[in-house]
Amino acid sequence: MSRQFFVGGNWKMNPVSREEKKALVNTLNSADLDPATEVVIAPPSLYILPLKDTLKNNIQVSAQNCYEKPKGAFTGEIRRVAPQLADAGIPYVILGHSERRKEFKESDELVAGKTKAALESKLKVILCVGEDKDQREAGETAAVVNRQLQAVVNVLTPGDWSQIVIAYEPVWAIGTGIVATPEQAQEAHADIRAFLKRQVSPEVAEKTRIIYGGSVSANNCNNLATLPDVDGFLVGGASLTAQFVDIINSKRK
Ligand SMILES: O=C[C@H](O)COP(=O)(O)O
Repeated sequence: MSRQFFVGGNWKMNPVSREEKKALVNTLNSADLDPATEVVIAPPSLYILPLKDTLKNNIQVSAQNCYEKPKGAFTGEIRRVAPQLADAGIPYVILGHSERRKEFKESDELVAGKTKAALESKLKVILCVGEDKDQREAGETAAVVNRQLQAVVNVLTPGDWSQIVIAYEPVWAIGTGIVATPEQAQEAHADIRAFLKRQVSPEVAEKTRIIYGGSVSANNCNNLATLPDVDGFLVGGASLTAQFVDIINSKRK
């Protein structure tokens, strides 16, 4: 079966100025983008709504995080609470990014709870998983990724998985310029699909999109895009440049 190619641009805490944002939006709006690819931009929270209104070319927006509680006295979580995002027409949220897991001490269970809360609010989730350098060198890649996924499997129903895009992002590849080789990416993605087949269902394994993130650029995206279990990309640094257009079009026939 064919899974729709998906390319996300995670701007993280960039760009720093409104001028840079405007230039990026102009580049994306005027580009000739592959209509077969689903494109989502996750800007800093202040820009989500303005971008939702100004992006064209069927480009959607995503939050970079959301809190698991639906409402209440949680000062500082503005625009992150899942029902508020959904009510504002934001379709996606990124959860479990390694920067959240590491810098903000988010546990597998917290990520799973947020994922459930987001789905209950009708948000779709870009769920990030991945091992760090030491874990890869110790041969623990599959064990780490399976553990991260199992926490989510424990709280979701099989039907929930139609609203999830899994982003495999090896931490050692994020922002380092060291992209996974096609062999490493394919092996990890195939392992994730096998895990879903075992722990959820063959149908979910077949239908769930598994995208790759970590130093994706215009130079390496074409090779990765041809891999059977790579269904797209989650792009950080390169999504802040014009080469993001080439990455979106990497699957174009
Ligand atoms: O969410 C995106 C990833 O962290 C990848 O970032 P990067 O493309 O700058 O390596």
